[in-house]
Amino acid sequence: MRVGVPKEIKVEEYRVGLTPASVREYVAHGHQVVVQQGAGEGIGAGDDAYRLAGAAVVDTAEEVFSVGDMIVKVKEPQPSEWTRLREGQILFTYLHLAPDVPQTTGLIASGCTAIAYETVTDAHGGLPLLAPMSEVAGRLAIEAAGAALRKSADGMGKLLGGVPGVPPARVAIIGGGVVGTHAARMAAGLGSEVTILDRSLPRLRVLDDIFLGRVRTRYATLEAIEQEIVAADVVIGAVLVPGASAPKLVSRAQLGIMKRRAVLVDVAIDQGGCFETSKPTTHQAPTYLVDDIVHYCVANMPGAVPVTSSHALNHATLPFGLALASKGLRALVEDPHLRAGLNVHRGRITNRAVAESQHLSVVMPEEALAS
Ligand SMILES: NC(=O)C1=CN([C@@H]2O[C@H](COP(=O)(O)OP(=O)(O)OC[C@H]3O[C@@H](n4cnc5c(N)ncnc54)[C@H](O)[C@@H]3O)[C@@H](O)[C@H]2O)C=CC1
Ligand SMILES: CC(=O)C(=O)O
Ligand SMILES: [Mg+2]
Repeated sequence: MRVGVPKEIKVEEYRVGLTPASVREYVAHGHQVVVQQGAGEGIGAGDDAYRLAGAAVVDTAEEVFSVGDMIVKVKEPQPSEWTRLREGQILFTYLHLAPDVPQTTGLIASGCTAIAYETVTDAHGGLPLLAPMSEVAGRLAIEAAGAALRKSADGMGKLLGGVPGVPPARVAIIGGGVVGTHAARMAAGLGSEVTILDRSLPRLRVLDDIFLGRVRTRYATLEAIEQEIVAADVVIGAVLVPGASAPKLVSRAQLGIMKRRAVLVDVAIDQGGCFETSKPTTHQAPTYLVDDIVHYCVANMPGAVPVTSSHALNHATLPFGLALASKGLRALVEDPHLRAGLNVHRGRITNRAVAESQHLSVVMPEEALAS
C-alpha cells in the first residue's frame, strides 16, 4: 500500500503521523511511504532522515493526499484537508467527531474511510491509541495548572507544592482514567493535596491501590464535585465517555462558589469539554477568564511536547497501521478492536456515540463494511 504522511497544519501542532523509525517498519513490510517535505521538522526529523528510512519526500500536501491509499496523521483533518480526501482512501488519525459537526459533514462528503485513534479498543476495555496522549496530557495538565496559577498569568498566585509552613495547593481531578492518573501522579509528586473523583467504583479501587493513601479518592456525585471545587485551587477535567460529547460537570453558576482566580484545566475539551464555560484554546493563547476563574482548554496539549508525543503515539499506532497497510479494509473485518475505530465509511457514520451526539443515523461497522 502507499501510505501518505502530510505535515500537520493545526495551529501549533508539531507532532507527525509517522516517525522515521515507523517509516522504516512500513518499508520493511513492503509498503511505500510518501512524506510531505518538513513533516518531521517539529520533532527534529529532517527530510533526509525520512529518505534514509526509505520514504519518498514530496513538496506538497496535495501530492501526499493524491498518491496515498492511506493517510496517517495526528490531528483531525482541517477544512483544506477534508476536500482532499476521497472514496476508497483510508484516514487514520484522531478525529474527536462528536462535538464537531463541520468535520463530520466534511468526512461524510469525502466518502473516505475514517478510523479514529481515540475509539480503537483493546481486550481490557482500554483505548490503546488514546492512552499515550492521555499520559502526556495528564502530566502536562499539572504543568499548565502551575503556570496558570501564577499572578503574571492571572492566577491567584499560589505554588502547587507550597513550602515548609505554607500549605500546598489543592487539586481536584474529575475522571480517574489515564489522564486523571497521570495528573495525580504529577500533582502528588509536586506536593499538592490531591483528590480524584470518578463514577467508576472499580477504577477508584485501582487508584486507591496505586496511590496508597497519598491521593484521596471520591465517588463523583454532584454533591461531591461541588464540595471539591469549592475547596480546590486547581480543577482538572479528565472524564471520558468513549466517542461521546463530554458530560458537563461544572456549571457557570458553580464558578461563583469557587476561589477567585482558581484554575480549571479542561483536558476533555477535545470531546466538547466537561465545564459549561469551556471553549477550545490554543498553545498561543491557552487561557481566558470567566467570572474570575482561569480556564485552560487547549485541545491538542501533547502538541506542546511533540518529540515525546510523536514517539509515544507511534509506538501505539504502529501495529494497527501496519495491519491496515497490509490488509486494507480486511484488517477492520478481522479485528474487532480496530473496527471500533471506524467512525465514517463511504458517507455513513459508523460510530453510535458520534451519531447520537449529532442526532444522525448510524450504520454499524460490520454492516457498513459488508455492503
Ligand atoms: N486536550 C488534549 O490535548 C487531550 C485530551 N484528551 C482527552 O482527555 C479525556 C480523558 O481521557 P482518558 O483519561 O484517556 O479517558 P479514560 O477513559 O482513561 O478515563 C476517563 C474516566 O472518566 C470517568 N468518567 C466518565 N464519566 C464520568 C463522570 N460523569 N464523572 C466522573 N468520572 C467520569 C470514567 O469512569 C473514566 O475513569 C478524553 O476526552 C480525551 O480525549 C486526551 C489526550 C489529550
Ligand atoms: C488525543 C488528542 O486529541 C491529542 O493528542 O491531541
Ligand atoms: Mg485533542
